[in-house]
Amino acid sequence: MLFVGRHIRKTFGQRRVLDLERFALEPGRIHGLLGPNGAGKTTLLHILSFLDRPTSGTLFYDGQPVDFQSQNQLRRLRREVILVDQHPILFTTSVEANVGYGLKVRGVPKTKRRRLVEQSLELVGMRKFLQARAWRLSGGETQRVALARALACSPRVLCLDEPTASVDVEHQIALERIVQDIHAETGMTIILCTHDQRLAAKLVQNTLYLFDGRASRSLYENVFSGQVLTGEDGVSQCQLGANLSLPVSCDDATHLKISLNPKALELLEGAAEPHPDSRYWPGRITQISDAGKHIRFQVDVGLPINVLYKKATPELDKWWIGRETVLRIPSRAVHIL
Ligand SMILES: Nc1ncnc2c1ncn2[C@@H]1O[C@H](COP(=O)(O)OP(=O)(O)OP(=O)(O)O)[C@@H](O)[C@H]1O
Repeated sequence: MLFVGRHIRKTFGQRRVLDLERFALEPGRIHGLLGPNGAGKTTLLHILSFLDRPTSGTLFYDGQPVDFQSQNQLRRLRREVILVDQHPILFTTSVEANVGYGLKVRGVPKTKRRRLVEQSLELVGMRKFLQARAWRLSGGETQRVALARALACSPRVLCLDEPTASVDVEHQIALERIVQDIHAETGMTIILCTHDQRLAAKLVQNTLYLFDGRASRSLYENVFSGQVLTGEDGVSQCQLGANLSLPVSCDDATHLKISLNPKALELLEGAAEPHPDSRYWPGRITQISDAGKHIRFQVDVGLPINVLYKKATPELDKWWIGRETVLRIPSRAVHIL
C-alpha cells in the first residue's frame, strides 16, 4: 500500500472534522475522495499531500510512518506527492516560467527544463500557450497549466482538489481526458476529491466516501436534511420539501439527515397501487448520464434525486429527459445518517 492511515483525526478548535479509523490506498490507481460539502475531503487531501498534519493518528507512506515534525522529510515527500489546488494561483509571469518553477527550484538545468515544460504543456494540450502571460488565462486554462506545472516535476502521486469544479464544460471534458491519459501513460497514483459523480464514475477506480469526517459505507448521493414532525397518530415524518416527507422512526431528533440509496429507488411509468412499504413521488427526468456500470437518472420531484439502474436493465430507453415519472421509494432505500 502506498498510503495507510491509522486513527487519523483532525480537529479545528473544538471541532473534529476528520475521524478515520483506517484506510489504505494502493499505488498506481485513481482514488476518489467523495462526499458532500464539509465532509473532510480537502482536509484529508492536504494531509495526504503532506501540506497539513493530522491532530492525531499515524499516516504511513510507502511503509514508513510520516513524521510531520520533520521539515526535511516533509520537503522530500512533497516532491513526490503534488497537489493541484481547486483554485490554483499562478505567478504573474509567463506560462513557461510558471510550469518550470518547480524544476528551477529543484536545480534542473535550463535546456532540460524547457524540454520538460514543453512536454508537460503538450500533455495538457497547452503547448501553444508557452509564452502566454499566465494572468491572462481563463479558469480552465489556468487549471490545465497548474496541472502541467505539477506534471513537469514527475510526481509519484498527483492530488487533485475538485479539478473540474470551476471550469466550463469544454475544459471539464478536456481535463477528464487528460487525467485518463496521464494515468494510462504513466501509471501514476492519482487521488482526486470531487462532488462530481459523473467524473468519479468515469475516472475513479477506488472510492473513499466521507460523511462528517468519517468513512461512510452509504452512498453519499441523495443526502437531504429535514425537520421531523410528529403527527397526531404518533407517526414521525421527516419533511424534505413541500409535500415531500418520509416516515422515520427516531426518538427525539428534531432534524435528520437522510440518504436515499439510488440503487434501491425505482422509476415507474404511472401511479402504482399504494404499498405501505413505499412512498411514491411524481416528477420529471431532468438528466441522464453514464455512471460506469450504471445509468444515472436525475429526477426532479421538487428535489433533484438520483436513481441508478444497471446498464443491463431491460427497456431503459423508455426514459428520456423531460419524461414524467413516478419515483418509488421503498423503505429499504431510506437511511438515517
Ligand atoms: N482551517 C480551518 N479552520 C477551521 N475549520 C476548517 C478549516 N479547514 C476546514 N475546516 C472545516 O472542516 C470541515 C471539512 O472541510 P473540508 O474543506 O475538508 O471539506 P470538503 O469535504 O472538502 O468540503 P467541500 O466539498 O465543500 O470543499 C468543514 O466544516 C470546514 O469548515
